[in-house]
Amino acid sequence: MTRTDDSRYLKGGPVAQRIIASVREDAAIATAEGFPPKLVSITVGDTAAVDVYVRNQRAKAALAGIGFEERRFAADITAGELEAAIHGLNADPRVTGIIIQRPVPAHIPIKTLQAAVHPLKDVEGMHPASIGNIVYNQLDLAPCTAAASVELLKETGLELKGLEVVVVGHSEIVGKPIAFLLMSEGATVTVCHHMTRSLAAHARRADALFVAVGKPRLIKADMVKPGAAVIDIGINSEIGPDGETRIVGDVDTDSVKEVASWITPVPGGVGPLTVAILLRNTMVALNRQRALYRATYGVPDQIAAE
Ligand SMILES: NC(=O)C1=CN([C@@H]2O[C@H](COP(=O)(O)OP(=O)(O)OC[C@H]3O[C@@H](n4cnc5c(N)ncnc54)[C@H](OP(=O)(O)O)[C@@H]3O)[C@@H](O)[C@H]2O)C=CC1
Ligand SMILES: Nc1nc(=O)c2c([nH]1)NC[C@@H]1CN(c3ccc(C(=O)N[C@@H](CCC(=O)O)C(=O)O)cc3)C=[N+]21
Repeated sequence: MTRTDDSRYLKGGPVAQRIIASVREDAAIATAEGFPPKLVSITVGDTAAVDVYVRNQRAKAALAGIGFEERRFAADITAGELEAAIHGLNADPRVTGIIIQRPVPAHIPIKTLQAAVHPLKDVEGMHPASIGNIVYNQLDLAPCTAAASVELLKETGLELKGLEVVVVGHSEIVGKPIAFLLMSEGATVTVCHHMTRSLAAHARRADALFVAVGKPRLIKADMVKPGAAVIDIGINSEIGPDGETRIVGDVDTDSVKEVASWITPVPGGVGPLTVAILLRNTMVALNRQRALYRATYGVPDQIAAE
């Protein structure tokens, strides 16, 4: 193989920086026009991957000039109390975006919570009324991780039309939306999950392999087609040989990088781009709110931020 190790890595950082720079310009204009963007994150209980995500949301929102607030709730809160909190945020004109961090504790029905978020403030497109947009090829506000993963695949320059793609994991927030986005791009998509009979046989056929399961080193070199692009979405926290906690993906990167032509590192791959797309979605949502405001009142929009 003539490629250097480094060129095989599909890094999310540079793409994320470009997106954040553009969001920053949009946010500054909206703020000057009296419509400051503000994202509220809702966390229920404790999950390592959520902590990493929220930490980076806070940092990058500050860079982009987007207001950010984290609301943390104890794991034993009731679904009713959470719904009430979400309704409060829906009614607050200063809050322009809401994200509910997943997972939530088992006693809370996630779909009920997602349905409680006003669709205009739904920055992940996870409201049941919004998620259907990607089925209709309306892709301007898609679940952030799915959008980030597909955007990184595009960085390879591979022709997506007719591309043989395998997605491992079929969660509502990652695997399923990836499959819909790729179908919109003309790829041939196979979706695998825990009942798939031979994961390896499917994975080995893929020109592009997306992995979103939550199991470190699930994908080994012998499951990957030589020359494939491997998009590793897993964010797993484990103790490294030095005794320090570290983040690893779902792919055995050291062995797979010898077989694949492209591989996303963890950290430094899909994660940073997910955060950038969340901020971009926050601006898409804000602009939809402004459009509605204009259509309703027929005057330049102005919101009282005091
Ligand atoms: N980088 C980023 O921006 C993000 C990273 N993540 C990370 O991605 C990973 C997945 O997240 P998420 O989709 O929310 O997780 P979920 O737990 O909701 O989904 C995991 C999926 O993996 C499937 N699965 C479980 N075991 C296997 C197996 N042995 N073989 C094949 N499929 C299997 C499950 O199938 P079934 O339902 O049939 O059991 C399920 O569809 C996690 O590590 C998470 O932290 C998540 C969001 C964003
Ligand atoms: N409703 C919802 N939507 C999500 O998209 C969602 C979620 N819930 N729950 C948790 C998972 C996990 N997730 C991450 C996103 C970015 C990084 C990230 O920024 N990662 C950096 C980490 C760098 C560092 O260590 O600080 C990287 O991979 O380089 C991590 C994790 C989104 N998730």
